[in-house]
Amino acid sequence: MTTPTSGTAASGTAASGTAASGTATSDTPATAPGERISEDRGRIDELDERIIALVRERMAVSARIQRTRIDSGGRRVNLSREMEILTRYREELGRPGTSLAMTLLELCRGRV
Ligand SMILES: O=C(O)C(=O)C[C@]1(C(=O)O)C=C[C@@H](O)C=C1
Repeated sequence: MTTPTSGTAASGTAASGTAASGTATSDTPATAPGERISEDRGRIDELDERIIALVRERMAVSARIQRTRIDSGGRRVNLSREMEILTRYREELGRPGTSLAMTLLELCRGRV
């Protein structure tokens, strides 16, 4: 995974082009902060699109599990499985990971 280099511009509007950045040489001109932010925002938009597609895919798989369980006489919700998921997200991402997992479960639960 790539790590974006830190810049001084706080928004995409600060493209004054006065400061050289990155590894500019006489052959490779510096990328203006505004341009760099704009490119990175494009990358974030692509990532968000993929994340949303993955969430939709997760919702469909989750609905299939819930439908199978309900049709065989079980309950819609499986709390022990939800605890496993919450623990995994918290271990991977810290406390906000728990919130993310809860939001995902909210999106996935109760759609059948
Ligand atoms: O794994 C299951 O048993 C599911 O039903 C899927 C899922 C989930 O979306 O992860 C949804 C509802 C359950 O309460 C637990 C987990």
